[in-house]
Amino acid sequence: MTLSMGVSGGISEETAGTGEVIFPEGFVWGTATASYQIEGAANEDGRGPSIWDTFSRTPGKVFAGHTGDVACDHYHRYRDDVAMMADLGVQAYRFSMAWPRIQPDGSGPVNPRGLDFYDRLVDELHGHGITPLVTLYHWDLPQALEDRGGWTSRETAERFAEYAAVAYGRLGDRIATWTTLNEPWCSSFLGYGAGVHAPGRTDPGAAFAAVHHLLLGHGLAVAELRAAGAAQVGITLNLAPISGDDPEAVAHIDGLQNRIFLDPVLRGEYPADVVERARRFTDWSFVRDGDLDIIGAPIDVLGVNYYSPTAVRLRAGQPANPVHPGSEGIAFVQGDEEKTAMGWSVKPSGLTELLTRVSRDYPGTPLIITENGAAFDDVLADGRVADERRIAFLDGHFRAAHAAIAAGADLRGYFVWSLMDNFEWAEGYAKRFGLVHVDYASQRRTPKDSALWYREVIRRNGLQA
Ligand SMILES: CO[C@H](O)c1c[n+]2c([nH]1)[C@H](O)[C@@H](O)[C@H](O)[C@H]2CO
Repeated sequence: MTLSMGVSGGISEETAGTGEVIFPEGFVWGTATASYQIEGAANEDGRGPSIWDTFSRTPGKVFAGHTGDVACDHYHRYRDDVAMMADLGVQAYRFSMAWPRIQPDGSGPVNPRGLDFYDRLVDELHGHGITPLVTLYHWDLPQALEDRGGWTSRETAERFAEYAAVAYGRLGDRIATWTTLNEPWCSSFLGYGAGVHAPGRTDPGAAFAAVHHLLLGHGLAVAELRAAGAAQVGITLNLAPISGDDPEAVAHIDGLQNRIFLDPVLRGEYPADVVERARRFTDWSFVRDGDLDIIGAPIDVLGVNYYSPTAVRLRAGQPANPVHPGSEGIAFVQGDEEKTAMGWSVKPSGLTELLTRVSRDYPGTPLIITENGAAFDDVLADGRVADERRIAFLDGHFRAAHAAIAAGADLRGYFVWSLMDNFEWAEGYAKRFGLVHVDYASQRRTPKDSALWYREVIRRNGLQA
């Protein structure tokens, strides 16, 4: 498989930025959140501690020592939040379940009050005609499992499958689409390799073991969900188009960012070049016979999270990026595109390139954009947030998604990240991704101009000229 080097022509910002576009009938428009980022109620109704409760309490790890203890207080305010989504015309809602709410120690006894919350939430969504799409794991691993090795341990993969079965047992009758993991790349390389996410370990060998056990957990959970009768199963991967002049550098980073997950899940094999490059850090002995068959079991939908492209170039003496093991001599370069408050390049054409690449190289699996959005320095003034930059960001990316559909991508839906401002991991509450502004002192929600604009996009199923 050869990697396309940068935008494959034809889709330029200008092309993606003009004219009316209407999406296919039945295209699903949604919003997305995650449990630790919005729920709060961290010590309520039997919830156990997660690695993010531990990590956010570790001095220096999270901006200003922010934690998810209260967050958006969604655990108590979910009815109003669902009503707000309904008012915005949101058709589907992607949320994650907190494993520590359902199994406080990550195994064994189930906490019925934890399941009760998701019961109430899902019934509220259905009551408003909003389709739930659940993520079983969005990074809040029960601390008790991390104490026994976390994702570096095969046991965690096995416990994850049991947890999936418990969750499905209570909610399978009302949730049609189950995605196992959100972004195993972040959980493994940020959490165990670079240490900038929970659990904060800095061991590349551990990161590769985590990659495998996260994927094994996915595969084992898919088997449990299939056996229980799940209608749709999938996984969400954060992917990016990788561009650069040096094919080896591009292949290295594409391998660690994209193919180390796409190939096992959609082809049932690890990419040989990645396996070889990683031998500096691991002997891959954690891979057992049959694992790849489990991991590569067919799925019904691939969730794609896209925010920004990656560009690399060779640079003599460049130290390795700790997030990408073995990347010595490879510099990550920023283009001159507009940047978001996260410092990420705004490049809608990267979404078109990504979706067409995945469709070409991994055909046959329907795609959903499970996350796309941006943080900007929003200002609430006189009860309004005039977030024109977010509107422009979303307009451009919606058009880019439409261009991918026109190029043949089987894209079924789009979930804007995020429904509301929330706990942005190591950035705490300093970065605002929401369509809805949250005043954390009062917990007042204020739909931003982008939310009102999105309501019209959903109503039209597309964009005006
Ligand atoms: C490089 O962006 C990643 O794909 C990514 C970005 N994001 C994510 N993954 C996570 O899935 C969300 O929990 C974050 O809140 C969100 C915004 O940072």
